[in-house]
Formats: sequence, C-alpha cells, structure tokens
Amino acid sequence: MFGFSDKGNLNLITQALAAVGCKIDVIPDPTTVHFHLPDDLSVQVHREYSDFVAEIVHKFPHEKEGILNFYGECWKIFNSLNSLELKSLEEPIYLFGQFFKKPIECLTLAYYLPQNAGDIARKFIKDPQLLSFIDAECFIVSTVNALQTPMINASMVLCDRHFGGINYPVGGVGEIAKSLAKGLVKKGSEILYKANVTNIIVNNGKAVGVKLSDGRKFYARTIISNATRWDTFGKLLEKKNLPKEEENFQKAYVKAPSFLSIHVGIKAEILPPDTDCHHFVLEDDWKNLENSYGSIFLSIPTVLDSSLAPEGRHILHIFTTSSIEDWEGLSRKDYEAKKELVADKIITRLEKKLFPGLKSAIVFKEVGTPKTHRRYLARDSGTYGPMPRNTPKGLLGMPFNTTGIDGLYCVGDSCFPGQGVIAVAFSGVMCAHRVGADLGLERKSPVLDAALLRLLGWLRTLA
Ligand SMILES: NC(=O)c1ccc[n+]([C@@H]2O[C@H](COP(=O)([O-])OP(=O)(O)OC[C@H]3O[C@@H](n4cnc5c(N)ncnc54)[C@H](O)[C@@H]3O)[C@@H](O)[C@H]2O)c1
Ligand SMILES: CC(C)=CCC/C(C)=C/C=C/C(C)=C/C=C/C(C)=C/C=C/C=C(C)/C=C/C=C(C)/C=C/C=C(\C)CCC=C(C)C
Repeated sequence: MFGFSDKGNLNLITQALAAVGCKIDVIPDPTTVHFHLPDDLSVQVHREYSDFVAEIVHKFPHEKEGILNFYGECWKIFNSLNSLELKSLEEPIYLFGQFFKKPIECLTLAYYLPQNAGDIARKFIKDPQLLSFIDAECFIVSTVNALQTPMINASMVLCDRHFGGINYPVGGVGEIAKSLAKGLVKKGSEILYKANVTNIIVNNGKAVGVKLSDGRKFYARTIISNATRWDTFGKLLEKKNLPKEEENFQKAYVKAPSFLSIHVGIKAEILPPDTDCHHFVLEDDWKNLENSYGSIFLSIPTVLDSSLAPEGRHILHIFTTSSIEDWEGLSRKDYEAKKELVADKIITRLEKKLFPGLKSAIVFKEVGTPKTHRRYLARDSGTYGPMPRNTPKGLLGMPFNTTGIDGLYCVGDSCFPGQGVIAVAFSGVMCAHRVGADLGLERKSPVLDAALLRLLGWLRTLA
C-alpha cells in the first residue's frame, strides 16, 4: 500500500488512522514491483530511488539523461504535492491561501494539471522499449498507457514508492478497514452494515435522504455517495434527470474493465528464495499490455507477512484485466467451467515464466470474475474505475466532490484525482473539507464559492 509512511503530507492512510486514534504496524516492501517484460526485460523497482535509477540506466545506458530528466520532472511535481496542506480544491479560501503561501508549488501543479505522463516522457526519451516500459509503469496504476495517464498521478506513484515507500499492514489489508471502523465507532459514529442503498431521496431538487433495499429511510442535511458516478447517477438516482456535469463526465470517461482474480494457496518450497512480493508479467508482445488477460499482476503477501498463511504455505493473488461482457449470458455450469479454463491458462503462463511446478503445488484455489466485483462492491460492470475515452487533458476533466444536485456529494475513484487508495483517500479529505465549509464548520465565502465553482466547471469543459 502507498500512504502508510510516517513522513510527508501524502501518507493519507497513516493520517486517516491517526484521526480516529489508530495505528497499524507495517512491514516495508523492499521492491515495489518486479517487472517481467517482452524481450526478457526484467526490472526491479527498488525502494531506494538511486538503486532503481541505477538499474534502469544499466538497462538503457544510451537514455541516461532522458531517464534522469523524466523521473526528475516527476520529483518536481511530487515535491510540490508533498509540500501542500491537502484540502478541498473546490474551497476558495483554502485554495487561494495555498497559492499565497506556496506560489511556486501551486503554479507547478496548475501547469502540470492538464498534462499526461506519456507526452512528457517523449520530450526526453526516444527509445521505444523504454517508452513502453513507462507505459507499463503507468498501466499498473491506471489501467491505461502513459499517454492517457495524468502526469500528476504518475508523479505521485512513481515518486512516493521511493519517498514514503510501499508498506504492508501486518495482518493484511483488511486490517485498515477494521481499524478505521473501530476508531470511528469509538469517536461516536455509527456504521450500518448490510445496508444496501437503492435510492437517494430528492425533494425539490435537493438530496435529503437515502432509502435502503429493506424499505428503511434515513434523512440528513448532507448525502455523500461512495458508489461510482455511474451507479450514483444511473441507479441511485433516475438516469433521466442526469445533470449536465455528469453528462459531460460520461462523455469524457468510460468504465475501465474489471479484473479476473485468482487466489491460491501453494506449498512454499516452489518459490525461489528472495522472491519479490509484487510481480507484473507481460511475456511477448507490448501490444498486449492493455488487452484483456494480456498482462498478469501477482502479489504474494506472505513474502512479507508469513503469519497470513499456515506454516509452509504461501498466498498468491493473481489478477488480470477482464470485462463483464466475457462472463454474461452463461449457465451456472458454463460459468464455472469458464472460470476453471481461464484461470488454468493464466496459471500455466505464470508457471512457464516464473515458477516451474506451480500447478502441482496448489493446495487451494478460488476464482473471482468481474461479476464477483460487481456483486460484492456494487460497482457497475464490476469496473475498476473511470478511464479516459480519448486522450484526456491530464486531470482537468475529473469532477471534484460537489454535484449538480444540492446536498449531494460524490467521493471515491470516479472523482478527482481517480483510482488508487491514496487518490480515493484524498477525494475523501477534499469532500470532508467542502462539506465542513457548507455546514458552517469551516470558513466559507459564498461569493468566492460561486465564482470558483463556475470557474472549475468551465475548466472541465476544456478537457
Ligand atoms: N492497492 C490495491 O491493490 C488495490 C486493490 C483494489 C482496489 N484498490 C483501490 O481502491 C479504489 C476504490 O475505492 P472506492 O472507495 O472508490 O471504491 P470501493 O468500491 O472500494 O468502495 C465503495 C464502497 O461503497 C459500497 N457501496 C457501493 N454501492 C452501495 C450501495 N448502493 N449501498 C451501500 N453501499 C454501497 C461498496 O460496498 C464499497 O464498500 C480503486 O480505485 C483502487 O485503486 C487498490
Ligand atoms: C484547481 C486548479 C485549477 C488549480 C490548482 C492547482 C493545484 C493547487 C493543484 C493541486 C492538486 C493536488 C493537490 C492534486 C493531488 C493529487 C493526488 C493526491 C493524487 C494521488 C494519486 C494517487 C494515485 C493515482 C495512486 C494510485 C495507486 C494505485 C492505483 C495502486 C494500485 C496498486 C495495484 C493495483 C497493485 C499493483 C500490484 C501488482 C503490480 C502486483
């Protein structure tokens, strides 16, 4: 996980836990990811930036200057981000205050806001294989290539992995949700589980409550939806009243595909010593990078925390992009058979590329499809999040938290700045601040508010 360090401003998981009086022990991951790419290009992304750069320069010595320039540009953006107090960019008193306190940093971010990583990489780098490597670097966090990945997001992940580092929560990632829930309840909050919202109740154009599938209704001054914008504006609200802003969002962004996930338990002895925790595999052809089942992600959390599995065993989480269309219209029997078949193909590829003998070492296997994602996360088509329909203008087109409906806010990965736990956590921080201002808990200027919201709306139309 990103965001778990004890320094800087971007450790948003640490900060969220601290806000409710919790802390989780973490294990530092020495290698963010080990890439296994076409033409036998193998790259380990070491935690130390100098080690990573040395490795990549060793592989592409003729591009040394380009490599230093591209990643250097990322650091310029990351350092600016890391110097700001992170709050709502939709709240003018805070935003103008930041411009006043940190003008260079804010202007740097404003300059890069409409830009994408691939264009900047091409300014410095010519080698097509190295540019494809940068595509893979972006793809693992955005599910699109570098030309479609906003430069601010790319900089955030390409640098924070060396600054705060990747850290694994002891006991597994589920501990984050458990701790947050415990901390919130201790602070006086109430959480309703198994509470499936089917409608947002709107009265005279204002969101005033929610209705659950069991018929219960809850009313409040503020409604915040963590469902995707497609679910919020397509299911929880009637599609026919789609606000103009949402129409524009759906024109600019489409649903990214979902994932096929394979969880297996294996006999530990088949993993070579010093196996890394995260791997990304694309065997033969760069063209397959963005295709369904084209590339394979693999996490082996027990490499870092052996307590997660019984002694002598490891856990493998293997996943690859997959669309819901591939899994619809099948009988139960055909669905089960297809899961087996597709999972077997993926496991065979991993056996060939990384771990000989993998298949016969499996002691447990469970396969989830895009339908599983849709069912358990209530995400339309099981989507991983928004993906630009064409080449975006960086982050310029991403909506913030306020919506065209009074009293309704959106949060999560279909809001600025997009997918990723830290991105989503930041959208939560922004939303909390904006809601605080609207409820009179934070300073607010109605005149500046109206002007800024209009300006931001207009900027989005340029994207
Ligand atoms: N680091 C990783 O390996 C990793 C893995 C998976 C996801 N992620 C990140 O997590 C991000 C997702 O975060 P998010 O918070 O936007 O989405 P989310 O899907 O994680 O959370 C939305 C929550 O809202 C609930 N929900 C949805 N509709 C509902 C309804 N109608 N009624 C009641 N509850 C409902 C869902 O059950 C879910 O708990 C992704 O962008 C992804 O990058 C990271
Ligand atoms: C408003 C205007 C107009 C202007 C102004 C200017 C300014 C001031 C600006 C500012 C801005 C800001 C602050 C921004 C921020 C941003 C952020 C925070 C971002 C973040 C991001 C993040 C991200 C993207 C992340 C991501 C991650 C991810 C997705 C991850 C994932 C992972 C996975 C999937 C795993 C892998 C595995 C393997 C390989 C195996």
